[in-house]
Parts: sequence; C-alpha cells; structure tokens
Amino acid sequence: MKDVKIVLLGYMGSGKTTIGKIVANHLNIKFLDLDDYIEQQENMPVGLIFENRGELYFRKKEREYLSQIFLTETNFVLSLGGGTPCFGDNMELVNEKTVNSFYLNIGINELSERLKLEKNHRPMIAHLKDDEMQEFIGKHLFERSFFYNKAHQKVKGNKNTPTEIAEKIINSLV
Ligand SMILES: Nc1ncnc2c1ncn2[C@@H]1O[C@H](COP(=O)(O)OP(=O)(O)OP(=O)(O)O)[C@@H](O)[C@H]1O
Ligand SMILES: O=C(O)C1=C[C@@H](O)[C@@H](O)[C@H](O)C1
Ligand SMILES: [Mg+2]
Repeated sequence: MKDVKIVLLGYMGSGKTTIGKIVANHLNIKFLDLDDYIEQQENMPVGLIFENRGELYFRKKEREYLSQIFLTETNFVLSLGGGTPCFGDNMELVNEKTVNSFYLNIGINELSERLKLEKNHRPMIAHLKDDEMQEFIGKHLFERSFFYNKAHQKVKGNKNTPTEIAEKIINSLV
C-alpha cells in the first residue's frame, strides 16, 4: 500500500485538529496531532511547557518531535501546531517528507470568534481580552501567512463545515 502522509497547518482555531480527525477517519489511517504528541512525550500540557520552560524550549522540542514522527510513522494525517510552520526550516522538512501539505486558510473574523470561546489553553492568546483578539490575530496572521503559504495547497473554508473542508482535502490529494 502507498504510504499516505497528509499534513494540515494553519492558525490557531483554523480547524486542524477537527478536520484532521475527519480526514484520517475517512481514509482509515491514523490521526496525529503534534501538540498532543508533544504533551505525551513531555508528560505536560503545552501551556505548562510554555510557563515552566519557555517558548524556545517548546520550539526546540516541537522540531525534534516533528522529525521523529516522519522517521517513525507511516500512513497518517498530522495536524501541526499553529506556530510549527513559522520556526526554523520546519516547512522545508514537511514539504520534503510529503507531497500533501494543506494550509487551512480561515479569515480573521471567523478565527477571532472561534478563539474568544477557547483561548484559555492557548498560551499565545490566553492573556488577550476579547476586544483585543481581532487586532492581535490580524497582525499575527499577516506575519505567519508567509510560512503558511509554503504549504502545497491552500484550502479556504470560512463558511464550510469541517466535513465539507475534509472532503475538499480528500478530493485534492496528490
Ligand atoms: N469549519 C468549521 N466551522 C465551524 N467551526 C469550526 C470549524 N472548524 C473548526 N471549528 C471549531 O473551531 C474550534 C477550533 O478548532 P480546532 O481545535 O480544530 O483548531 P486547531 O486548528 O486545531 O487549533 P490549535 O492550533 O489551537 O490546535 C473548535 O471549537 C472547532 O469545533
Ligand atoms: O500558534 C502557536 O504558536 C501555538 C499554537 C498551538 O497549536 C500550540 O502549538 C502552542 O500553543 C503554540
Ligand atoms: Mg489543534
């Protein structure tokens, strides 16, 4: 059987975890979430890793575990962390290891509405007040888009359900 490796990336709240699970389920392959993988390996929630060890330590581990997944796993959908593509040469590694990387491109308004409801376990935005969210996300997404756009394909889906976006990905697989 062909080794299928699908990588989903995009801003926090863009739906990487939700949609990744649907795609994996549909293709009957495993779902891996880099944040969950890091938490299991480090035996600590991402928020606490940031608090106890700092972001630099997190980024170093994030890179190590990303490499480890590509070395040890086959047939998977992998959802990256929101910041993974933006550090070191992580995107070069991803695109060397797979031909199926997808950027979930969701607009600022939709992202801020989603993230207002669930910012607490996301250390990059946990400190923000609801009325600061939109401006922060606008600037942050602008900086990060350069890296996200390195994905092989871009999937828009502001008004689509997770299932519809998952279908778009499945229909676009190389
Ligand atoms: N297409 C969609 N339409 C409406 N809500 C969605 C859609 N995709 C995801 N959501 C909701 O948005 C929230 C964030 O989704 P999810 O946790 O999958 O994002 P993520 O990209 O994995 O975020 P993070 O980078 O922080 O892990 C969830 O509550 C999820 O149910
Ligand atoms: O956007 C980010 O920088 C992050 C997103 C999350 O997925 C986690 O990887 C962590 O909270 C950092
Ligand atoms: Mg996620």
